[in-house]
Amino acid sequence: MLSVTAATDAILAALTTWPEVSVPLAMSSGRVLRQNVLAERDQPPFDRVTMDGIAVRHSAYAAGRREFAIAASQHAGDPALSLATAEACIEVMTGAVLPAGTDCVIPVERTTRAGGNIHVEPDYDATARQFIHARGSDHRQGYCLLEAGRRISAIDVALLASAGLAEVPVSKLPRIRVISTGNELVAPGTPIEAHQIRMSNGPAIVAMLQQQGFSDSAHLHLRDEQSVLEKHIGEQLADSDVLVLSGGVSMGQADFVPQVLSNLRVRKIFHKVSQRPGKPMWFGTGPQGQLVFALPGNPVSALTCCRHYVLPALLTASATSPRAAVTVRLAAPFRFAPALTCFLPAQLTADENGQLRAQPVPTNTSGDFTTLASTDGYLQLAADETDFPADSLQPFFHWAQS
Ligand SMILES: Nc1nc2c(c(=O)[nH]1)N[C@H]1C(S)=C(S)[C@@H](COP(=O)(O)OP(=O)(O)OC[C@H]3O[C@@H](n4cnc5c(N)ncnc54)[C@H](O)[C@@H]3O)O[C@H]1N2
Ligand code: MOO
Repeated sequence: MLSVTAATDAILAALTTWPEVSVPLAMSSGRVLRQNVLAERDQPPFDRVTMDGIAVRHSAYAAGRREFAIAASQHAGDPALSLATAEACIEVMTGAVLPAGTDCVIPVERTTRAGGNIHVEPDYDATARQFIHARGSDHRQGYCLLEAGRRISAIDVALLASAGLAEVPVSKLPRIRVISTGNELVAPGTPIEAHQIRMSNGPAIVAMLQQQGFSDSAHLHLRDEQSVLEKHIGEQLADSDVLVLSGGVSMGQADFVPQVLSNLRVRKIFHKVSQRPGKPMWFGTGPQGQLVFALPGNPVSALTCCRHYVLPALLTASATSPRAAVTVRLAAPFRFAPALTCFLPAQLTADENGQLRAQPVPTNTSGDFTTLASTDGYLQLAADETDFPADSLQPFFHWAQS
């Protein structure tokens, strides 16, 4: 059986990067940027006034002048005016271009106005270049504002706009269909019998994908009938970049998924990974290179496998890096005897030195997803060890990718 590392490598080897597309700026947040973004101009692009007030020549102020004739008014958005004489000033507004021939801004609340003249408080101490956000002091034209490969945040949108980009080069969004299977499953909102189960994997997997920006993700549910599965999975396969199936991959009499995928010419890359939860996981590629993940139906297995394999694969194919594991100390000893990698849900806390510690929160079988709600992620405990002492350093994966 494949190890966790070998399974991860096999998925990575099957990936190709999604193509680059262009989207309007307003649609770009959450997408993966595909090209470096360079500054269109110096920032600020001119000496920018940062206070409403007057602009004067500092040499005149330093020589004792406190009264200035108002020569003009400079508003934000107007081309630069020019101050002809040191006896005068130009009224300036925040955001205006500093008028030529001035090098000092005095806030309006330090002045009084008398007719066409401005008087500055006698004791006001003005320094040269005060209240001026100097041209190019944030960055120069051509500076790399954003590097390719990042998920575009709201702040990034401000930088993209400042660089003049109406259209943004991003990774194409894959069309993802999440297909759950199982005759016992009933959707929320419909009446339920004692022997039935609410279907929770599909909505949760879609939510995990959408939280990572994969907004073209939708869920459908199929009954465990081979002909039904073959028809509908076939239709979705023809029309999708990625299928994420849940359930029907182990050894029960109604576990048809591997056979159905094989009939649909989805090439099996692996079935079963030496891990718990999630041992029966299946992965393959469709005739047009579609990625097909068939996750075990037990909810803890499905969610853990989605987080551990599906999300990193989709982020990598989108030309961005998945969140790496962090190393944390185990807060309590843990024993796991099977020769399998153990994905152990855990709560993170910081100790008195600020060091992260993970408190194991074992689930009551891999059907118990209620317990997961109190966890931050899971530890990956090595397959070739049995006893994991308190304070040992272990890799920890957050449920969320960011
Ligand atoms: N003889 C063996 N039996 C099983 C093995 C094995 O190796 N030999 N593996 C076990 C392991 S490990 C797992 S995990 C499960 C996986 O089985 P399937 O992928 O076939 O999943 P199902 O049988 O369809 O469902 C398992 C369990 O999960 C519930 N479920 C399924 N889908 C959903 C959903 N969308 N929402 C909520 N709950 C769901 C389902 O009702 C079952 O209780 O197989 C073991 N058996
Ligand atoms: O994946 Mo199964 O999760 O070990 O119950």
